[in-house]
Amino acid sequence: MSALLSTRALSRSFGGLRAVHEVDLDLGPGEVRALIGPNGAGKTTFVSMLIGRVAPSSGRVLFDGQDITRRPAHARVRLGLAYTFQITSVFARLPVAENVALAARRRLGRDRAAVAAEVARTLGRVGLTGREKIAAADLSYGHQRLLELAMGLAQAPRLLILDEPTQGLSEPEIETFKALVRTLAGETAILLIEHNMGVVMELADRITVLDAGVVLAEGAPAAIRADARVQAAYLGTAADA
Ligand SMILES: Nc1ncnc2c1ncn2[C@@H]1O[C@H](COP(=O)(O)OP(=O)(O)OP(=O)(O)O)[C@@H](O)[C@H]1O
Repeated sequence: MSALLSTRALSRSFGGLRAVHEVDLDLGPGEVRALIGPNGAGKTTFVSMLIGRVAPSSGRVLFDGQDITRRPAHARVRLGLAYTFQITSVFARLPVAENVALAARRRLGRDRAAVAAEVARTLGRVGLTGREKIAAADLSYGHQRLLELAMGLAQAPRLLILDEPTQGLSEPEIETFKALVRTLAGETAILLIEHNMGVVMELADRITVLDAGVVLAEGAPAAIRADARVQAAYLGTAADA
């Protein structure tokens, strides 16, 4: 299977600090990949290079076979790379449905019927049906996060990067989120930066562990859970939390 997203020796230093060092990663179409690691491991810097927010010091980013290392962020969005925070910031005063419609229009243009259908479909998927007319600011925090996710989905991305999607969600909301990711499996590739190990172990096809800017381990959840180096670097503390 050829990769949808690949990085080759992707690196970024800040002064003398190697935040990310020579990371090779291959993510297949439709795959759910978790990216984990202790605070300061380089996860945010790595993802920022994927979406075009931080320029690499060296190395390459390939998306669907094209070298996108130097493409601007908006061009990457057009290719189908979506990041929940970057492109879907919620407009607080606008109604829920209008927020999703804004995201859907980027893809569907002015076809009102298609946009309305997409809004209804994505709100249904994230469990926000019935809240269409509420101002986004009046939603609970958890529902705002789910709205953000709906806005990402409305763009039908080929790769959806989710940064701490369950942070601040209640247990029932986490269940909704997990069920949603399962329905996306095979349709959209997902790169999940997540500290909740239960969510990671349940959802990820594979896990990449970053530590001090380098890939410490990569594999299926059971193998990562059993990896002594991972336990020492990360799981021993975080998994118990
Ligand atoms: N703009 C910057 N300037 C200087 N140092 C930076 C910058 N961005 C990140 N760093 C440093 O790079 C390292 C990696 O940080 P990064 O935020 O990528 O880690 P992380 O794994 O996302 O951490 P967390 O889980 O806490 O979000 C850290 O030591 C951080 O202090």
